[in-house]
Amino acid sequence: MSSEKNFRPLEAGIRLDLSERKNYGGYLCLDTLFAAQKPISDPEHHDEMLFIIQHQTSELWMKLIVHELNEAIRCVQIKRLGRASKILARVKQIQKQLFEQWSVLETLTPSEYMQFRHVLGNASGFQSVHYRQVEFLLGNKNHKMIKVFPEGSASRNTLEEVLSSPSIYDVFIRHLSDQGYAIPEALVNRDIRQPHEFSEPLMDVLVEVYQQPDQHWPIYAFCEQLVDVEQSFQLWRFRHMKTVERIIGFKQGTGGSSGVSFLKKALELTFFPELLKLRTVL
Ligand code: HEM
Ligand SMILES: N[C@@H](CC(=O)c1ccccc1NC=O)C(=O)O
Repeated sequence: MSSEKNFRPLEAGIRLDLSERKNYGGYLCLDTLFAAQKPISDPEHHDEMLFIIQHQTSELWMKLIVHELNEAIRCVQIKRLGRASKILARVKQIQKQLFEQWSVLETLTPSEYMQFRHVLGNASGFQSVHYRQVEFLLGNKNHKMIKVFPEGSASRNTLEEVLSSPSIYDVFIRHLSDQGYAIPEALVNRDIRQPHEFSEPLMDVLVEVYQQPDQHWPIYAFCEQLVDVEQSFQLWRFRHMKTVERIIGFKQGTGGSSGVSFLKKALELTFFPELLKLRTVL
């Protein structure tokens, strides 16, 4: 018996004659993917590979979040709130991966990191296009953050475009207005290149929704998905800050900021202030 030999024989049907694009590595472009881990420390520091792969996997997950959020925004625009909620449930699971992933980088000690930090120059997370896109799509429109991307570059153009497009909250507020909820005109037609600011009338509308969930179910369910996404985002920011603290303490960042103190300030930002504040009023 093969199982006694601890050996699994191939079955006759298993394909061995595969063309380039239709095999595993070809379809997934693994040659390109695996050619992209290029440590630059010399002699190569063992832990630089961890640093690179941690960032690359985060970038891939963030790329997917951007993809999903764009679709969620489109769904709200075409009044498919149920599908948008389902997409946000997926975003939340991706965020969970991003959060859990910090545990891998947390095995990097300060002594190890300091042996290759100098090779990073002025590179920093400030220059992550995907991260900034996610922030903008969720409504944290800080136009100053795009200045780190050279004018005319593809990244800068992408971010300019996202900055000038409605966030998920903007399209949701418009949807509420279209459905007859009492949303002030000024809020519906606000300058969407600016961050959303707390609106008392919007909160009043949302309080109504939360007081009678059954009367407003799709909206209520969507709101709770937004709160989940916001909370997951904050958890990511917090764990990034704590990981940075344990690795570089209160050193300045390679991007030129004060480091941990600067990262801490982001914890005070909120995407959907009315959704958080209404809990106190209920
Ligand atoms: C040793 C690990 C890390 C350290 C010491 C670190 C440190 C920092 C610091 C100090 C900043 C502020 C900008 C600066 O002055 O440099 C920053 C920003 C940032 N980092 Fe990291 N980081 C680390 C890992 C990561 C990882 C794995 C990611 C995942 C992609 C990441 C994403 C970001 C992002 C997106 C920002 C901008 C945050 C914002 O605008 O609020 N960082 N990081
Ligand atoms: N800002 C980090 C460096 C850093 O983490 C980093 C460097 C290059 C590419 C991505 C990075 N990640 C996030 O900031 C530091 O100050 O050590």
